[in-house]
Amino acid sequence: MRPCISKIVRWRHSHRNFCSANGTNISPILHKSSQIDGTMSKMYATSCDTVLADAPKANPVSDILTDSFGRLHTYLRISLTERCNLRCMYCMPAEGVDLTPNPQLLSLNEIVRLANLFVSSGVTKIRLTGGEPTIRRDIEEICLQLSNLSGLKTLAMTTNGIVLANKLPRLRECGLSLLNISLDTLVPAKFEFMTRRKGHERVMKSIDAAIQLGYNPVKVNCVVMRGFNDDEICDFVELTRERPINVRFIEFMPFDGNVWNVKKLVPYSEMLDIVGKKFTGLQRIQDHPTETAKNFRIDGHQGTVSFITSMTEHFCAGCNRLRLLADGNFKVCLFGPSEVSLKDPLRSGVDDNELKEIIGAAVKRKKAAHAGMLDIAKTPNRPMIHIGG
Ligand SMILES: Nc1nc2c(ncn2[C@@H]2O[C@H](COP(=O)(O)OP(=O)(O)OP(=O)(O)O)[C@@H](O)[C@H]2O)c(=O)[nH]1
Ligand SMILES: C[S@@+](CC[C@H](N)C(=O)[O-])C[C@H]1O[C@@H](n2cnc3c(N)ncnc32)[C@H](O)[C@@H]1O
Ligand code: SF4
Ligand code: SF4
Repeated sequence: MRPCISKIVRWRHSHRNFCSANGTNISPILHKSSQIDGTMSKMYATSCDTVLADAPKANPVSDILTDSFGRLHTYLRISLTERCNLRCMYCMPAEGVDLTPNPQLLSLNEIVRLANLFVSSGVTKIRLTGGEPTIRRDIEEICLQLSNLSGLKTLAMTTNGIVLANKLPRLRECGLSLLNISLDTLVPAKFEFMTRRKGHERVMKSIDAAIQLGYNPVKVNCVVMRGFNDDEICDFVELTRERPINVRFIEFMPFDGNVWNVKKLVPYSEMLDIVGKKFTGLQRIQDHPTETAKNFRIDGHQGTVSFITSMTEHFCAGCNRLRLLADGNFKVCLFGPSEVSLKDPLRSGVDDNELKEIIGAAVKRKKAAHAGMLDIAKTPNRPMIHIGG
């Protein structure tokens, strides 16, 4: 029998993600702290006083999640759907994408079974992505069941924020502990041009709702494209002055159908220069080796600013990420074209050990780094909307 939802939520409130004193979500702090010093059972200073972290221990990282370069893969990104309520030019090809028929997509139970297999093998962080994860009808149940997997410390989501604000209180109750919201422009007309849909105000509302609910930091993902939004970099940085947000400028990456061109890429060095010239007291923060972002604080700002430099300064040496796609394919590198189905063997009735063998073999084939942006641009991959970032 499935456990009663309200019981699980009560347990989570008192034991894992929330400061019982005032309901503040502390799990981002716990997660960051645990990544940095590797311990959970110690005192952490938080905005709601000092809290004893008693989150369950992570499972040891098994050999199947260790690649031939010794990288431990403790972070699984799960794409929940290939559908989206936006049509961002850098992600969704103008002609749309072929959608996998529904029966061929992973069901809730299949997602949970596979996720459990990864978590029991050492994964401690799951990020839900898509397409747009919030449009999946069973999103709350997915969050609830995943957040209760024994050994999982962080359940995160990357979303476009269009329908997030109303759903967020419930998603938080269901264990969603970290939130990244994508927003590429502060100008509504440009938003409509870039996403081929309306909705700027709704995204802003979702960012505010996330701050109000205590997500800290709320990460705001901004893909920078020359001639489109590179003139807004300082306006985005300005948002961090009074808000506990982490604005992350992302280098534009090539995927099938997104008409990538090196001239549209604004390199990290150029973006850093723009920020450094306008804002005094820009200081690099020590990043964890598995971080995708190069992080900075600015004197007097509540929030922080980061750069995701996949193209000009990749961070593959510290890679700890694996990907499960909505159609059940397993992908060991964002830019690696090879994929292996986990859904087919799962549906043919294999046991967990056989699935682990397939996963382990794919992880062992993972390359040391991506091939470089010009080669990536020429190599067939999927459209980004199928992969989920
Ligand atoms: N090259 C590369 N880019 C990545 C990887 N993971 C995420 N990104 C890119 O980073 C950008 C932000 O992605 P998010 O979905 O917010 O995830 P994240 O950066 O891993 O977020 P955190 O878990 O908060 O570190 C997107 O453009 C992703 O495609 C990765 O493993 N390799
Ligand atoms: C594919 S989206 C899926 C999740 C959700 N729909 C969203 O937009 O946040 C995940 C992240 O990938 C980023 N992204 C998509 N296409 C990209 C590209 N070509 N280069 C860099 N980042 C990209 C998006 O901005 C978003 O932050
Ligand atoms: S970036 Fe996200 S919101 Fe935009 S089209 Fe891709 S999946 Fe949809
Ligand atoms: S490009 Fe591949 S190897 Fe490099 S960080 Fe991303 S997923 Fe990892």
